Amino acid sequence: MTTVPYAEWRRDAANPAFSEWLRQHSEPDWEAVISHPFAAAITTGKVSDADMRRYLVQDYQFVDSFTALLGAAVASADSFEARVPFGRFLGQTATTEEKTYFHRALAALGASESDMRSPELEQVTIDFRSLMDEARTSLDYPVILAVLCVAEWTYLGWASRATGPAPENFVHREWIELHEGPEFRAWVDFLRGELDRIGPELDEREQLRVLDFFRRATRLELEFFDMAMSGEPAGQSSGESASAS
Ligand SMILES: Cc1ncc(CO)c(N)n1
Repeated sequence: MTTVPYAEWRRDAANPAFSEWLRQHSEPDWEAVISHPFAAAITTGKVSDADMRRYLVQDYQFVDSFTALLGAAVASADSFEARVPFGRFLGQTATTEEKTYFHRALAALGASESDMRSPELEQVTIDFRSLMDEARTSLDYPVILAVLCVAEWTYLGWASRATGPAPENFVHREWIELHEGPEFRAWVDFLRGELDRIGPELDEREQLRVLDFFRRATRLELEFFDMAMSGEPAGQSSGESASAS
């Protein structure tokens, strides 16, 4: 969509929240991420082991940079109240639950030690890590928030669209559970609330800079799911999940 400055957009917006301005200006990619066929296939347990392994091997590298970005949020937030939730999420989820999930899931999928430690990076993984590094080294709180918020809000988006019975395979089921439910929703609400608190106070140039990071992150989320369903790893067929995109 063409960019309408926030101050102008908010005048006739039903919900004038800054995070809503960012999200609407990231369409149609936003909707394409949360309704992506790869994400939908996770919710129904239909991703092949080969595809899930390729996705999680790359995502483990994503999560490394994401965790570093959470540290930058602790460092750059403007108050003690704001630092605490990042620190809590960093300690509880990112470095415990999620880490053990990756170890168990990648082992179950037959990933090797080098798949975990030093895999060959897909282009989108390189691009996403460099966007996160750019946000992290800026130590610019609104920019850091924008990238974190896209990652978490889009994942809440697809995971909360799961309707049928939970997949039996823990690799699918726990990946959904990590990205939905009351606690994860509260975390996303916090991230959005921070953008809503800080965004309107920025000048127009800064608001557009935040939007630029938000859009680039949304585009990379889309490319990440596309990558996950596009590959044909050596000797394996990705079967029904192949797509023309
Ligand atoms: C690519 C990607 N985006 C978002 C999340 C959620 O943290 C994730 N694990 N991976």
